[in-house]
Amino acid sequence: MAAQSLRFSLSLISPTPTTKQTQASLISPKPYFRISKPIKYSPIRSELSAPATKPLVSNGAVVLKPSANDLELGPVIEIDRVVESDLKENGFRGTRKTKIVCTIGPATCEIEDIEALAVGGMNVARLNMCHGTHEWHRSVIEKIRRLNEEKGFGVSIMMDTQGSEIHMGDLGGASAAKVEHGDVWTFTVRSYESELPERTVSVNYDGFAEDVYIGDELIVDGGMARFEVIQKIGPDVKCLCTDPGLLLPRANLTFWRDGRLVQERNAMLPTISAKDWLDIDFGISEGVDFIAVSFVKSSEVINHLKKYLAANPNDSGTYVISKIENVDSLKNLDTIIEASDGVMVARGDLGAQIPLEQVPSVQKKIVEMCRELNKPVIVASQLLESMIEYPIPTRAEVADVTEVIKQQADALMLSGESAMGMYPFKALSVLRSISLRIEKWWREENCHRPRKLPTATFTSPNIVTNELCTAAASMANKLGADALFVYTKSGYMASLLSQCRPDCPIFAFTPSVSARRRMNLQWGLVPFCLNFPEDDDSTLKKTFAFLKARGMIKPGDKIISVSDKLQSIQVVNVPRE
Ligand SMILES: Nc1ncnc2c1ncn2[C@@H]1O[C@H](COP(=O)(O)OP(=O)(O)O)[C@@H](O)[C@H]1O
Ligand SMILES: C=C(OP(=O)(O)O)C(=O)O
Ligand SMILES: [K+]
Ligand SMILES: [Mg+2]
Repeated sequence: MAAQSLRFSLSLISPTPTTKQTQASLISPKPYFRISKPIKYSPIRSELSAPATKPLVSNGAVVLKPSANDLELGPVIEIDRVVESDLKENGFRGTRKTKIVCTIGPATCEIEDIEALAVGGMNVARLNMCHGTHEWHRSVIEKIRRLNEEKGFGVSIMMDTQGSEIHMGDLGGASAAKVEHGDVWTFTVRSYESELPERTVSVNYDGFAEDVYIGDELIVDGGMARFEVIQKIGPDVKCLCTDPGLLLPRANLTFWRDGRLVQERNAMLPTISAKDWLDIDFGISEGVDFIAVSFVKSSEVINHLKKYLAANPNDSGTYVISKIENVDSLKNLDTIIEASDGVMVARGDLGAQIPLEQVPSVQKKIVEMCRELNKPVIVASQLLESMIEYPIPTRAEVADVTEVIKQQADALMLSGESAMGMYPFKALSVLRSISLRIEKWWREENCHRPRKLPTATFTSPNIVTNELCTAAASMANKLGADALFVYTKSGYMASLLSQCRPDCPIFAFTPSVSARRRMNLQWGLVPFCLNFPEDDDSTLKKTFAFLKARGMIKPGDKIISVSDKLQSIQVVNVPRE
């Protein structure tokens, strides 16, 4: 076992002022009002952000060809160009800690749209397999990879399965259908080759006509429209509209009896359907970084999928994210979270399965459990729903996003806002602005209070690593460090630092391209790809030299560096030389 020393290079600490830049201009109240599609990014043509030459490695991600200068410095570093410019402009404290996931859809699938999202701060692009063909998704993935390779972005990819929910068909090509109070519609399990008859929708679940009873309430998309079942004729179920609204293609359906969600044979549907397995194979072959599993009910399916991934020679450690959106999942939260690599609070469907007023407390509980168990957590759905149609959010939406950031969730997610809304880039900009402002407020508000640090118990040898990270994060806060550095192979040690939610950003250096991509979902991590040699001291020096040459750090900045290998904490001021 490696020596367990705490090596404090205290002689190097000097009271040099830290980087302090005002955030006022960055997070003025209305920066997003001015942003219109696509944001043109002023290119930083360093050899790092825009390689003129072919990349050295091109397995989906890239290690840029070193310049003569880099070769002298030793390591070759891959940095997200947007983070790099953020750091230069706003200083360490000004970098955003809360990550952003954007769903890509018809409104954002062109390369210039994806580029505008990347520039606007998208950390992870989500592909919802409920919609689109493999061909469509492959072309989006190719565009993201191309932008990452050619323009130096670091966007990761998340595939989200359809799952076995009950949903309507695609409305025979119509983009929506209006239903009026008193209308009678037919919900049928028949499949229509040609046009659908008037006021008819198909349902994807064969047992639908058997499962529903006369008098049941049928709720579309968690309440976008409501019907009462009035008649059953073989495969056709006649329903009377009781709440008018809009039917959207493939909208989700739930049915309720005596005020309770009905779980008949539909509860036996597999979490991962045959279609989902094919989509998962597609995701593995495309090398996606995360697979989000819809309608998870228990940990078994997650363990099964993780085994399936591990047995696949093409898998490079894809993270499995459990979506909590099913009423059964709430009974098994702890085992589901333990088994998963991350969690999504999928409030859309969750709100259709439990009373709406319970959603905020369930969200809070899941976010807290994930923090305790050190799993990244995404809060998703309807964050800025009104921005699908309008260029500014409602005050209530701003308050909701603020609450998520105060809960210190790892990531926020846009769904319809970025997939098919009118203002995807403005919506992203709103999330970014709120994150920056609330994170700053939170730091200032809490700087004198003792922080709650993780209490999860770890078994040896993790306990040493855990204690090191907790101590390093606490020191970083007390000493007002500018950044934490962590040299990590798998990303685990970086995740422990992130779990402590320190005031400063965590620069996580990893030799693994896939680990770097996965760190994109974790609070406060600034991932870098770096082939660090064995000797830790020289690695730190070389990292400093490299980052200084890029203008990302400057002499006097206080860095706290942690290394798993040496099991050490170093406090270092960036030297002049
Ligand atoms: N790949 C896609 N192709 C076409 N439309 C999409 C795609 N992804 C998302 N959308 C559209 O954006 C809407 C919001 O996305 P999302 O919330 O992910 O899906 P859903 O509404 O099915 O839960 C979808 O209802 C759909 O209209
Ligand atoms: C994120 C969710 O899942 P999907 O958009 O796939 O329905 C949700 O239900 O909130
Ligand atoms: K989905
Ligand atoms: Mg859902």
